[in-house]
Amino acid sequence: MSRAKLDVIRDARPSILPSLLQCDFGNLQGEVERLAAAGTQVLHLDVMDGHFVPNLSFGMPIVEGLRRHTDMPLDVHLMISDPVAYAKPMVDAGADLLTFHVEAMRGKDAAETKGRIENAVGQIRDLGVGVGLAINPSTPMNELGGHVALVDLVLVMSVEAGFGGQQFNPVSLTRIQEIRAAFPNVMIEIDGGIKASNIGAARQAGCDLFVVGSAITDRSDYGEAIVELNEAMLAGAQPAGTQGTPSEGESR
Ligand SMILES: O=C(CO)[C@H](O)[C@H](O)COP(=O)(O)O
Repeated sequence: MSRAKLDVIRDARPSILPSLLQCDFGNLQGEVERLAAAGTQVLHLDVMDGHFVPNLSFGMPIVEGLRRHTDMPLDVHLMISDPVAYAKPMVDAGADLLTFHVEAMRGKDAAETKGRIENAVGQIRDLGVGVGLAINPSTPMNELGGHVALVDLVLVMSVEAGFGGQQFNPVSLTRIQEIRAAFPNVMIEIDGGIKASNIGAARQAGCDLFVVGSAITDRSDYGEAIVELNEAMLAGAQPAGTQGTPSEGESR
């Protein structure tokens, strides 16, 4: 665990982050090896608690097992009701970046919500890893509001969190444009329904990290899928004045 791995994520941009959510859980080591051979630089792990979202995925033992088989940064998306309670166990297991949802932090009023978000960000930072804040498409943008400046990454969900294989919601594109215009340096990640047909538009909107699940793991050749996605992503023009896109990055 270290913020050095966060720099690996920053330097990888623009980058496709495969989600393991729908891979072969009976052969996780093999899946990671296939993804690494296909050029993956960062893995995205979807942790679901069956409470914040109506689905269960996996917890610390799987993160720890993956950590033993790869040096790649582990970008952990916490779709759980109490991210603070699980932050240290996740970091101990090997997470390098922890993203939690604004929806999980709602208090009785705006002041309490703000306090919860600030507390969660502070506690994760103190663990020495990167911090991300996620927002679902159905959540008003004002809930993300003043918190973007506190975090390393904003995860703009393009489906409601909970399941892979859902339909892309284009409201995410407008959201990314707004965030990018206001925060040129923050990492912006998109997640849900990303395919070769929409990844270029996400890039054009200002996104620099693209989580892809089924469009990779449904394919027999992960390398072919990632090459197609990369080409489509890089075909989306970079908006002027945005971060994470030196010529070196564009060649990835
Ligand atoms: O966070 C998620 C679901 O909550 C997944 O990362 C996401 O849905 C990826 O799968 P797909 O690309 O198939 O939509």
